[in-house]
Order: sequence, then C-alpha cells, then structure tokens
Amino acid sequence: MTGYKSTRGGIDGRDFESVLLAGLAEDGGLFVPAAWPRFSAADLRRMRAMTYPELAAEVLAPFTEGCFTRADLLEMASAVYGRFDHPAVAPLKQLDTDLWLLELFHGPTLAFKDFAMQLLAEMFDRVLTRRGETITIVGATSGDTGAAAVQAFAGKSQVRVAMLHPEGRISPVQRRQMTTILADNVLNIALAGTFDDCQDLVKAMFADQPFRTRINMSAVNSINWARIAAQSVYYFWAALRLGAPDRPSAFCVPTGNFGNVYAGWAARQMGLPIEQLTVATNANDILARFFEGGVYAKDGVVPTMSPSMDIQVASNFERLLLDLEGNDAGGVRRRMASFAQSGEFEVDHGSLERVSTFMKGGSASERATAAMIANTHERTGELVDPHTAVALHVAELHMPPKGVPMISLSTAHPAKFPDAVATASGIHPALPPRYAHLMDLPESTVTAGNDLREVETLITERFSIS
Ligand SMILES: Cc1ncc(COP(=O)(O)O)c(C=O)c1O
Ligand SMILES: N[C@@H](CCOP(=O)(O)O)C(=O)O
Repeated sequence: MTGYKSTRGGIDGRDFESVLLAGLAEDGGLFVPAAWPRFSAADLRRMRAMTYPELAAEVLAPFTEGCFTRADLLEMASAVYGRFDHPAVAPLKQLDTDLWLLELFHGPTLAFKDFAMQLLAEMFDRVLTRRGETITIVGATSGDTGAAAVQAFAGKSQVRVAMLHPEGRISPVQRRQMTTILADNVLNIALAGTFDDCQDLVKAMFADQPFRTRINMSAVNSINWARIAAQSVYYFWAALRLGAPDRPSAFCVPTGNFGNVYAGWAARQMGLPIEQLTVATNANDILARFFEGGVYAKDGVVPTMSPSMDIQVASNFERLLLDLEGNDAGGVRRRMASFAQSGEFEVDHGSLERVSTFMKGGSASERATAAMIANTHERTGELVDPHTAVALHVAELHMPPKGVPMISLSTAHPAKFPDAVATASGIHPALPPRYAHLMDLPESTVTAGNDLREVETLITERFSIS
C-alpha cells in the first residue's frame, strides 16, 4: 500500500484517507508518496485501449489503496468525466508536425481544475459520509481553482467552502463563476492583496492548530496530494494516444503554483516515458529564472493577461525540491526556512544539472502572449486563452528532438478571458450556452484585509462555528 510522508520529514506512514482530509501536513510540508508506483511498458500498452474513466481508475488505484477500490474509482470517474462536454474528455489537437494541444477545458467550469476537483468532490462525499464528519475547505485562488471548487462543492451538506481571491486581479468571468453561486455552504472572500497573500493566509490558518482543529480544516488547492494524483492521469492519456510507451513525448505546461507540471513529473516517476517537461511562465517568472541559474528568488507579483499564473510562490516546487535533494527532508526544511526568511534559496549545481536534463523553463512577455493568440488563430484556426498562449510561446523555444511530440497544455477556455483574447485576435470568444446569463446574475462576496484574524473570524462567523 502506498504510504505518504511530508516533504519536511515530520510525518511518515500516512494513508490516503488522512492525506485527502488533511490537505497540508501538520509540519507545514506537503504530502508525497513514500514510494512511487511503477507501470511497466506492458501495463502502459494495456492502458491504450482504456476510456478516460478506466484510465483514471488504473492510475489512481495504487494511490488510494485502503480507501477506495478500483471499482469505487471507476464508478466515481465514470460519473465525473461523463459530465464533461467533450466525448474524448481531454481531446488532442495537432497544430503542427510535432506540436499538439491537449484541451483540458471541457469540464463544468471551463478550466483544467475540473479534472481533479470534480473527482475530489466525489471522494470527499464518500469519506465524509463514512466518517460522519463535516469539514471546512479553505482555499486560495487566482481564478480557476475557486470556480472549480465552488461549483463542485456547493450545496454539499458535509462541506463548507471559504475561498480567498485577490480582489480585482481575476477576470470578471472567473469571479462570477464563484460569486454567483449563492449556496449556504460557500463563502467568497475578496482579499486586498495578491494570490500569494491569499495562499500565505491559507497556510497560516493551517499552522494555527486550534483554528485548524476547530473548523476541521481541509484543502483542495494542489497542496492536497489527491489533486496532483488526479491531474497526472491526463499526461498518461495524451502520451498513450501519441504512441507511449513505444514513443516518448514532451509536455509544455503553463505554470503558476507548479501543481500541474508536478503532476507530469509524477507521471514520469510512475514510468510514463516523458522526455521533456517545459515550465512556461508569464512575467511572474520565478520558476523560469530558477531553471536558468538554480536560484529560486521571490519578486513582486505583476498583473498580466494570464492572471491565474500571477503567482511568485509556487507551493508545489517544494515537492520537486525533495526529489532534487535526493529525498533529504532536512535539506528541504533548510531551503524553505531560508525562503521564508530572505525570499530565496539556491540549489547546488549538480541538482540543477540533473533536473535540467529533462525540465526546461521559459517565460512569455505580454506582447509575446498576445502575438501567440493572434498567430495561432491565423495559422490553425484555434482560438486559445492567454495561459495556453504562454505555453505555446515557450514550447516553440524548447521544441524536443524531431519526432518527439510536444504536447502543450491548453488549460482554460478562451471565453474566460474575453477581453485579452479579443484585443489580441479581434475575435470575441463566446461562453457556452449554460453560462449565457453569467454576467447578469447577482453576486455574493465579502471583502477582507490581508489579516489572519479578520479572515478567520469571517469564516467562523459565516459558518456559525463556535
Ligand atoms: C488557466 C490556468 N493555467 C495555468 C495555471 C497554472 O497551473 P499551476 O498552478 O498548476 O502551475 C492555472 C492555475 O493554476 C490556471 O488557472
Ligand atoms: N491558478 C490557480 C492558483 C491555485 O492553484 P492550485 O492548483 O494550487 O489550486 C487558480 O486558478 O486558482
């Protein structure tokens, strides 16, 4: 059975159910599997014939042993991915000889977050019913996680959701996807600050043990291991469609919190032949700079047309760091302490060289992003959102050797960012009919300062938690 440990070394031997419920480890670290399950080439060949739900059950089964059986997973995944708008769930489109787009925006809230969030909602339902417990999910969003979480958990009797977003820094469509769902178990908080401030507050609430216990706090950001596991499935799906395990593939991933690209790293650890993972950032380029020089140094967050990636502190980077440090949790603790104190740390040259053999980084300026939206439409007829355009720009800079397909992840529907897309391409992307009235519906949000006590009080008062 796969057991879980914390990246900071304070916890070992946890099972999936407690990792799912806890979200963040009690020592401040992130949960990772103590050992990676491995799929052989024969296993991968067998997976080629599977539907998306079957594949999800196959990939996730080793991670959920003791909590969910393969049959449970298949039941949940069939329900979840049956709700997606596209029959292929995650369709692949060829843009050029070796360049492909993996569309991950056909779920209920039009972004890749639905892949994991919808499944997490099913998992929480079953576990909480079994245990007779109620939890409070506290999350931070730069737009898409919040929309996906509110949609997935609204109206659930054993879950309350408090979602913090940076006021004025997400698109109106993203905001309205959260704030127009007027459910008693949902609290939207518009925070005076950046996404990083929101995420810091969530971590501070986790560190406030009495508060954490009082509200029975949980997480659905990608700090929760279940998010990463569920997101790794579409890497298998895409690579298998393009010839894995007999042909390697490369991925380019628009990146902010490093969850999505870490899910690709997880797929590679499980035996999927991924030759290259490219980390694409916008002007908030802490990760791109890391891959250039091995220094991870925080800078101010600047607003861009790809707001979901306006992030400087990439939570999941800590998971990769543990692998780079050769599983030395002490090294992770020291680096994270240095980061907390001075806003930076450095890895040694050997680690950087090792990771650079298969991980590349790059960033796209606002001008390059807009040009990529326009060019892609002109060349291929595809209208892409700004996050997808960032990835396509960086993919062009780091194309793998000829014959290896580069799969660039398309993480959001262009209609979530209509102004940026229209300015770049001259075309106004339309929302699907089910969102026809989104811009007319009443909203519910409270505002808050960047203050731990203020936000904690908002949460306990709103949900009448004594
Ligand atoms: C549309 C979109 N693209 C890319 C990202 C970046 O993904 P990650 O935070 O997993 O790096 C996000 C935010 O998570 C997003 O919402
Ligand atoms: N871009 C994200 C930020 C949070 O990412 P997560 O994957 O850790 O939940 C968003 O859209 O909210």
